Amino acid sequence: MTVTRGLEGVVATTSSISSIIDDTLTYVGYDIDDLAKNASFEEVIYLLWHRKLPNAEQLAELKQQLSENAALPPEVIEHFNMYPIQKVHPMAALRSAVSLLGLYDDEADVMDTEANFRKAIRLQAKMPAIVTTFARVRKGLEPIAPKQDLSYAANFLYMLTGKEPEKIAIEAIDKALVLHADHELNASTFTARVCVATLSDIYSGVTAAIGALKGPLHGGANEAVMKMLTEIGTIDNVEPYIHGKLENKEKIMGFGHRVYRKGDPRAKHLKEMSKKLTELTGEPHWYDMSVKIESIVTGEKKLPPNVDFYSASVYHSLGVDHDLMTPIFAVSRVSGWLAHILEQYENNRLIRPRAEYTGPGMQKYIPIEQRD
Ligand SMILES: CC(=O)SCCNC(=O)CCNC(=O)[C@H](O)C(C)(C)COP(=O)(O)OP(=O)(O)OC[C@H]1O[C@@H](n2cnc3c(N)ncnc32)[C@H](O)[C@@H]1OP(=O)(O)O
Ligand SMILES: O=C([O-])CC(=O)C(=O)O
Repeated sequence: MTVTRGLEGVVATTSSISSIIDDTLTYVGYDIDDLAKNASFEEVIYLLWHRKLPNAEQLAELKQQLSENAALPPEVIEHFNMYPIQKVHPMAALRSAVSLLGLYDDEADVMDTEANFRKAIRLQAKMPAIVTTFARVRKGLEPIAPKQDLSYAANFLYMLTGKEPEKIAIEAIDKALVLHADHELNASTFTARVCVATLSDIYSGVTAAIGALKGPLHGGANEAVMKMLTEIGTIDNVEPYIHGKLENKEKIMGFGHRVYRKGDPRAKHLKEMSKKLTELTGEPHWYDMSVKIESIVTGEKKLPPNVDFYSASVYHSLGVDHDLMTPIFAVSRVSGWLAHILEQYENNRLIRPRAEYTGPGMQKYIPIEQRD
């Protein structure tokens, strides 16, 4: 047996959803740079699920379906009052709420393609309400119902703050959602595919994927980046802080990647947004500190920033609580998880690799009274 640690370089499936070739990321053959500049998040959802960009009518229909399904069932809203919400990480709450949503979906275990598409819409539509309801209830605020006439990104901000969001904030969230939507066979997407390859249901697949995204080596890195920036505090402290971490062989969050070597093509878009937004909020030091960290880590470790690095200062500038950064990633990435789940069902085979056993050889059972 040959063991490939972390499955590095192992090609585990075929997929027609997104690709990373020579450090270029495409969704269904469209360069991420092109999509980041031109596409809305709703167009990207359609692209990932149908492998083509929608025409005007198809886009209008998807937007309407997302709006109509955006509100949470009352039981799911009420459940936020049933646990110690202040102590809970929002990713744990999101994981539990998605699982709970499955209990109120009559089609949860209906396995035909049309039913699976209907569930995909319902789940995608409700993700912003889960995150924003949690965020408000833990502050003792009333949840805000979604508005039918707002885009997906605008509704997210509206339900979070209770105010009609500004154009610049809507554009920033929309672009962040486009940039995070899918990423080939990353850890959370692989988790979703492993789960549903047993022919388990969509809610189980997404619940499992949220659990995988939560970790700081994956989606949890954006929150960890903001924690690091806050700890550093001033531009003068960047050098001693980063050098201290590197000398202790600690990882610098938001840097490195399993697949990209020259750099993550999404990072430059978030860097540009970070510069603009931190200037607008009168807090350019977050951007300046980030740039200084980047120059040290790329210079000394040859590790470029990944998608999580500049997204931290972007979300902070938009007034997002730091522990809601990874949930926003999930609100976007669920579109990719759902595309992969639907693709897995279409051409399914159980995913079951092997492990090389390294434990003791054959042993004889020892009765309990004879054990040490
Ligand atoms: C959306 C996303 O999931 S993007 C990734 C988000 N995660 C992070 O930003 C966390 C920080 N980064 C990392 O931990 C890693 O780079 C990962 C998890 C992204 C990729 O991990 P892997 O491909 O398994 O690389 P691995 O962790 O084995 O690192 C290889 C070498 O580079 C070093 N390295 C990798 N990333 C970093 C980092 N961020 N800071 C310092 N050193 C690093 C490792 O210490 C290791 O060095 P060594 O060979 O001397 O032991
Ligand atoms: O692909 C990966 O390993 C992690 C990543 O960047 C993502 O999921 O967006």
